[in-house]
Amino acid sequence: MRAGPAGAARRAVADIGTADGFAVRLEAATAVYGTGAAAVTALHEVSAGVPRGAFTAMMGPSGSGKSTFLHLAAGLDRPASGRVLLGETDLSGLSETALTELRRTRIGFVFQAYNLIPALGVLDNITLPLRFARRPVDPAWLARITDAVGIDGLMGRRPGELSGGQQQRVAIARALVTRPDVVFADEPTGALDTGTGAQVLGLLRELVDSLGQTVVMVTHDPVAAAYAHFVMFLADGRIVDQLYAPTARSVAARMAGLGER
Ligand SMILES: Nc1ncnc2c1ncn2[C@@H]1O[C@H](COP(=O)(O)OP(=O)(O)OP(=O)(O)O)[C@@H](O)[C@H]1O
Repeated sequence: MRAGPAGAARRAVADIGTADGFAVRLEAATAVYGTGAAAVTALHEVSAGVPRGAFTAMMGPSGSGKSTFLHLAAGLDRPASGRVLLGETDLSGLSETALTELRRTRIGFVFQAYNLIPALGVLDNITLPLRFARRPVDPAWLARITDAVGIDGLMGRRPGELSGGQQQRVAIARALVTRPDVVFADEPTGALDTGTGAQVLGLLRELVDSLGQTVVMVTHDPVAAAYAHFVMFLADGRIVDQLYAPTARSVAARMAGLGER
């Protein structure tokens, strides 16, 4: 019998070092910014797997390496040493062109600032990744995701005619349109009020539970992390803790243990 997402997360983390159950793996990945005396090591030989079909939150104090982890896992940056694998694909072996293609087709992004194109309507914003990837629109999938994110009635509008929460729903639909292996969300509710943020977080969780989508979210907020199945904690460029079935209280307690209140 297939394990549910939380079960998948538990099994997957126990299996770190094997491909089974992971959407993305970092193997002894080190990330360095700058060179010489100014070099900053942002990740120190990090080995970690992102469980497939689960919602993972990355937490840690400011400067702990959360964004760097996301950038490596999403193929936006390359590690100074070590490997990053998306499924069975070793990203270090790819040319820049192949990496760009992989990001277009196998990865979805959701940003704090939505990053929609103001001059394009909602439908064109959502389908833009397909145009970049020169792939056709699958009308059934498009209908399913626009229904799932609750923007059916907004397709004729432009981003400037939408609320922040609606814009983020459009951005989430855009992230899903290529049926990516993983959606990476960097502080997706950072620009939203608490109530709207809660709706967007509930939506991300629902997309994982109903579509089996793998989602990785970077956040500062224990309440946001509590929507995930699984939380990884970073401190000083290392994974120092993890938590299954988190609550805001249990996440805040772990963060306090890392020196953040
Ligand atoms: N472009 C850069 N050049 C130099 N150092 C950088 C650069 N980007 C990040 N760093 C450093 O790398 C370390 C990790 O940064 P990173 O942005 O990954 O942390 P973070 O946990 O996402 O932080 P925050 O929560 O504040 O966004 C920090 O010491 C940061 O100062």
